[in-house]
Amino acid sequence: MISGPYWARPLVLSGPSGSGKSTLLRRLFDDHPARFAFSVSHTTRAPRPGEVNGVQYHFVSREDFVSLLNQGGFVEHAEFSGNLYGTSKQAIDTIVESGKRCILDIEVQGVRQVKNTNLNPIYCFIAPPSLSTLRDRLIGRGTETTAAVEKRLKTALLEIDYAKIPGAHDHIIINDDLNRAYELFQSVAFGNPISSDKLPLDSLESEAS
Ligand SMILES: Nc1ncnc2c1ncn2[C@@H]1O[C@H](COP(=O)(O)OP(=O)(O)OP(=O)(O)O)[C@@H](O)[C@H]1O
Repeated sequence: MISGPYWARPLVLSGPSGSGKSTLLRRLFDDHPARFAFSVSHTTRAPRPGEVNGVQYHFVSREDFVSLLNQGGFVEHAEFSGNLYGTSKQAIDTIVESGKRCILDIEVQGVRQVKNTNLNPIYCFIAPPSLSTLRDRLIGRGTETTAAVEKRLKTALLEIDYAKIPGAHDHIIINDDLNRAYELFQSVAFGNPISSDKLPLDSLESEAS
């Protein structure tokens, strides 16, 4: 299915840091550049050199951000390192109206917030095959210090705890073999049925203890 009511429902992608969300998304956007788009978030942080207002972010003052927040203009928002970030309803509507499917890549707090709105998206959780694999991938990516890797692994357990709640996500994909995970993810993105993977929750937890 590539149009109709399903297509107008945003796809909310979440999962532990390092589970492979960006990798899957990059491939989806490369394969289908005209079909999908990310919503442009708002932020109160200053633009970095080369960043363009309305492209990477909508750069706004804290005052304007809070005002939009108070009007109920955000489906989710969070504060990181003293700066506010959020996804506005308007940013999502702009994509839906363009005929592309809107994809949100957000963390678990954002997912909880979206659930309190009338956005009615499809929720897809990307899980690592095991915590040790997640650790190896985070280390292999070379972007984190050892302390940051351990912090992300702790957060991963909380995210997996949330994913355990029946109905928390519409689809669960375990990113073991990348090609297999991508085929499933692509099906979800186009609204084709998949049978969700079963989270190896018990083994993930016992690995942590
Ligand atoms: N199926 C896979 N097999 C092996 N390596 C993978 C697989 N999927 C992703 N990776 C690698 O794991 C690392 C983490 O993936 P990625 O950066 O896509 O995660 P992420 O979920 O987007 O993380 P973050 O939330 O921190 O942005 C990358 O180095 C990526 O190349």
